[in-house]
Amino acid sequence: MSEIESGAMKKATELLTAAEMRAIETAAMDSGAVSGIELMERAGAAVVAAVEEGWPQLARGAFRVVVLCGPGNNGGDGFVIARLLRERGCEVELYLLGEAVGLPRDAQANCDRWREMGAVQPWPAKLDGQADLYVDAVFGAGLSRPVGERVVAPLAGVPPERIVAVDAPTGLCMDSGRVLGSAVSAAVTVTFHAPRPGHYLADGPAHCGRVICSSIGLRGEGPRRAVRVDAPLVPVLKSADGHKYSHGHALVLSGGSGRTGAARLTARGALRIGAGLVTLGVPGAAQLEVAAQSTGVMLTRVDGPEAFSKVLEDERINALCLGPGLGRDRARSLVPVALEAGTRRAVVLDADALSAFADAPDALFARLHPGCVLTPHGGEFARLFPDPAKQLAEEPARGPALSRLDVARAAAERAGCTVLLKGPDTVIARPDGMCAVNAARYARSVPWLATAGAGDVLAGFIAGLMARGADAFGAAATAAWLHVECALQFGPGLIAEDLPESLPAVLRQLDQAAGRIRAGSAAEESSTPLQ
Ligand SMILES: NC(=O)C1=CN([C@@H]2O[C@H](COP(=O)(O)OP(=O)(O)OC[C@H]3O[C@@H](n4cnc5c(N)ncnc54)[C@H](OP(=O)(O)O)[C@@H]3O)[C@@H](O)[C@H]2O)[C@@H](O)CC1
Ligand SMILES: Nc1ncnc2c1ncn2[C@@H]1O[C@H](COP(=O)(O)OP(=O)(O)O)[C@@H](O)[C@H]1O
Ligand SMILES: [K+]
Repeated sequence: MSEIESGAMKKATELLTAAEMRAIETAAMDSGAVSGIELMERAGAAVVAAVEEGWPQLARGAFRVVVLCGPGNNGGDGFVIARLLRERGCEVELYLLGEAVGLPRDAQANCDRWREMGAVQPWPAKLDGQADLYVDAVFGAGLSRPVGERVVAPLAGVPPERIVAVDAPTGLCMDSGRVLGSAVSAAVTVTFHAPRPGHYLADGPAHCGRVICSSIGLRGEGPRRAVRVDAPLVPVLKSADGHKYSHGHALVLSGGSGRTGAARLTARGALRIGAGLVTLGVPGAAQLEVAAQSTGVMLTRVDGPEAFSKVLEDERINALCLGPGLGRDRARSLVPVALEAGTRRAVVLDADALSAFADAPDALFARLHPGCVLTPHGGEFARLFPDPAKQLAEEPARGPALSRLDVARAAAERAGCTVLLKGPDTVIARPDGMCAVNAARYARSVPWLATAGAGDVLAGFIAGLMARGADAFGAAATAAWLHVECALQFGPGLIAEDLPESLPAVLRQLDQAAGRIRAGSAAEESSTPLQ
């Protein structure tokens, strides 16, 4: 994925599953670059550094810490943390789940080192909750089954503000962000080398608190099957030499009279994101209503499939969006026409254009092509892809649990096009398995984006970017990222109409950031001595 980190701005961060992370660790150890015990020492030291930053009172002394260690290498990290905190003068109590004899080799070695300075106490039924800090080093990447009450009971009464989780809060599946049985909630979660999907998906953010990703000196990269979107993946700022036709022409199909608002929002989104022209295709009965409400957006009459085919004779129309407010009957007759043109035109299908095919999804999938994007919310997704949706709804019986990435991937492969599954943790999947997560979580949390019509604007953003020439996956991931940026820009009180109107301020910030980067590289160039 060369587009991911090309250019001066970091566009995305790789998300690694537990298995992918394990493969990187194993490769590093097999190559002789580092040993497991060294990695464990660095992991423990990273957690201690995060604790020193997050709990500055530690430096003032009389700091009491409880470390809870599990039976695997997550517990091994816990022994390192206990030793390093004791060396910093903390009063440390350590409890082990299970017996020390069964510990893996590196964890065993660190258990032995800890025993030189403190006791390994048997697992407590409960704790007094009076310590300054609790270290959750029970389970991390190796969580293999639901966590029983006995495991989480010691932390039951402890406020999350006093808990630091090692790699993941115990009970949280790092691949999916789903809770297996029950899970600890922490103030800070310290993970290593690269963040994991579970830190962003599903219940992950509610349990992790703040996520710190620390380097432990590993160099390997994963297979880049999933990334977190950190900036636009495709160009959004216009170049100096274009004209309106070079930025494409998007056509948005509207529903009938009294139901045109959704498509108007979509069209506004497409126009604001920079499509050269945007036209609304409107049935005759709704023409006056739409004409009275739209200015920059053009209008053409599209009563049925024949009229639609006629409009599509204009080859300059290169992106179509169908669904918002379209009505299911109209969708059933117009979507096939939109897809008839094969791969020549980008097609975004949302809302009614998805639900209209709930009875016969295969008929829809057979016509889709890689230039299409489906943008279902959870309900629409379940209508089109009932099997993966059902599996995702089931209580996970083992770890790693099925994730939103897994089901979006399966859907994209089945449909043969990009699928964007909406939510606070929007996932975008390509048929080849590549995924992006646009997480409206942590500092990017925008609960006010859950407002009627927000999805219609998102569909317009995608169609507008595709009109401008962006590929389906890049357009969908970029649109989703900008959508959340717009919501952050506007703040609480946002209604869907505000989203396109917030885009200019977001684009201005991107332009300024790009300008700073350009200025930086120019300064570098000019500082090169002329010879
Ligand atoms: N590899 C490295 O070099 C580095 C690794 N690092 C650290 O290692 C961590 C991964 O270690 P890990 O693979 O040993 O897994 P871990 O999370 O400790 O759990 C495995 C144990 O828990 C058990 N178990 C699981 N679920 C259970 C349940 N519900 N209830 C009861 N038991 C359960 C499971 O049992 P089993 O499934 O085998 O029956 C097994 O005994 C990683 O998160 C990071 O912190 C860092 O130091 C960096 C270097
Ligand atoms: N809690 C939330 N935080 C951030 N974004 C959210 C949240 N809930 C929903 N969204 C986003 O709001 C939009 C809602 O779209 P959709 O469900 O299609 O609604 P509508 O059909 O009313 O437009 C999606 O982009 C979704 O990702
Ligand atoms: K943990």
